[in-house]
Amino acid sequence: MTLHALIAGFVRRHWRSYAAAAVMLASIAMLTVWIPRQVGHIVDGLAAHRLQGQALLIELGRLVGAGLLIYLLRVGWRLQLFAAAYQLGRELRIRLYERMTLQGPAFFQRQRTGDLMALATNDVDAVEMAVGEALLAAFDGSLTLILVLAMMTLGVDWRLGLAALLPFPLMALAFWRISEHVHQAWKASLERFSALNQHAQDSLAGVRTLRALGLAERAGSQFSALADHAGEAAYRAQRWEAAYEPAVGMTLGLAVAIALGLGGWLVAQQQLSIGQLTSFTMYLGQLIWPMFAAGWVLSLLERGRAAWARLQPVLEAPLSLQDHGRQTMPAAADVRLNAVSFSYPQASRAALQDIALELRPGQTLGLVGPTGAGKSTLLRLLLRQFEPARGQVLLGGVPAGEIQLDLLRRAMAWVPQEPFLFSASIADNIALARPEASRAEVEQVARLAAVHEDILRLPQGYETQVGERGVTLSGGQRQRVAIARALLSQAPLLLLDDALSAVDTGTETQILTHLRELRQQQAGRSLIVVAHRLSSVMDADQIIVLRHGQISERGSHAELLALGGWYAAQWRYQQLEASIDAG
Ligand SMILES: Nc1ncnc2c1ncn2[C@@H]1O[C@H](COP(=O)(O)OP(=O)(O)OP(=O)(O)O)[C@@H](O)[C@H]1O
Repeated sequence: MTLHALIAGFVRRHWRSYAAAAVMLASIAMLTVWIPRQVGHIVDGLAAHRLQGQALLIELGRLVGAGLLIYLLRVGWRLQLFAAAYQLGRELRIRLYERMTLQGPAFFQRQRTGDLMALATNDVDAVEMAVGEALLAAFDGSLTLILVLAMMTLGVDWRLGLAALLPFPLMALAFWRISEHVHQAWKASLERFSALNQHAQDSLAGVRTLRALGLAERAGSQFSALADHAGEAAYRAQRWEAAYEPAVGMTLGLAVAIALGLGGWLVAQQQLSIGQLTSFTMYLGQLIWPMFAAGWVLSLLERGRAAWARLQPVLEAPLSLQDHGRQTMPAAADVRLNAVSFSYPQASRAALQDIALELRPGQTLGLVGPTGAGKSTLLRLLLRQFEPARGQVLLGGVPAGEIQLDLLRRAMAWVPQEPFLFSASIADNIALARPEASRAEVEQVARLAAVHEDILRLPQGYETQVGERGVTLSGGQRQRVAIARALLSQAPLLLLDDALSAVDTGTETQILTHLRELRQQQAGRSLIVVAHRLSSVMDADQIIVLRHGQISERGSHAELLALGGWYAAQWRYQQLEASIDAG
């Protein structure tokens, strides 16, 4: 869709607001062109000593009345128009937000956060201006132009009118050339603003790392270089915009010179009255607004077009993950992977190859293996963040793609390696998936996740603010808050992705024992534990060892020890390490 199609569609939907604003603008334009005529009439009346006393006062009163009416109508159309344009900004932001929330991780791997933020703010504003101010200024400018020209040529003197218009084609040519430069300059300016945003976002998120590495100064100078760069582009755009004004000034200057020369001659020839010449020069002055409006509209439209060219690909990008699922999530579903293979976009090597596994309701699966073996990837396929290239993921016998995506995700409580805490209280962070949960329920899951005592020691207990604007929790505390959050969701499948890596062995054992007890009380709940520490999975019903994306060993703890492969070697090594630590 082009910007013009977007504008046309929007105007059609909000035609009432636009029509009301247009009627008000038309009234303003008519009153505006009436004023010079009235002034000319008064001047001629005074020159001929016709207008005096009360009659003069009445004529002047009409002028003041017209001025007042123009003022009120101007306020009126702006109110109408901004309400409509604001509506478009709101719609675009909501569409952008919804589109982004529907996208899968592959989309975010391509798009930079700073860019997306710039799109939602700066670029939407630019489109909003094009749809609001630009459109009505174009209408107002054209109408005023037509009326003023009609009054000049038909109402005063057509020869004078045509002569004064001679310099205008030159101005049109200048405008056309300037608008091309304005478009390029705005495009560059919006892109550089995005880059600046991205840098600000990166360095604020990583400010501690930058400081720790002594890189704060370097990041600062990079930022100032980017800010200069963005400022320079915006300045260049403004400089080109500023070129509209001299073009208008020069054209009008020439037109006034022609009007006064020819008009003076016509007055001398007694073909024109002084009052008419006064009206005519006032009309020339009234041409300033339509000329400026043309420059302004062109620059707003160019800015809008540049912004729309950046927004449109994101708004219309195909979803990196389609949600065509119609089925509900089967209850107490077993999980089955049939010969599943998967590669990340642009990766040269497959992250998973020919994976087959089955997990029955209520069972625990342990997933272990060296770093980069594909453990997290396997969980991400279960969550349908990505689609397998080959093979099938089945839940209760139904292919995952046929289940409604939100139902599928709600059936799984996933605790990622680095859980995210929102800027909210701890209680709200735990109750994320079930905001209606009572405080007692929140505390109960916090106990199960062995984080209740830690929370009580915080300044405001469960009401303590965490996340970016609150207190900083340790890595282990964050992990346990995330586990509590997952438990409260009561999803039948719990996925722990190395989610106990930052807690000590004692606490880990305590949490795993709680989880086992919980599953005994609530039959049918399954658990997948990804871990580096093998003690985390030793009690699992089934343990799978992944290496280079393939299953290299599988069985129970005892079976794998007996097998004498990677698992047995790693177990011996970790036991030895533990005994050295204990000693
Ligand atoms: N978003 C991604 N894009 C491209 N490649 C990726 C992406 N995420 C992971 N990979 C690659 O896929 C492979 C498997 O990664 P994965 O994170 O699943 O391993 P893992 O076994 O969970 O590792 P760890 O134990 O270190 O968490 C690795 O080679 C990794 O580099």
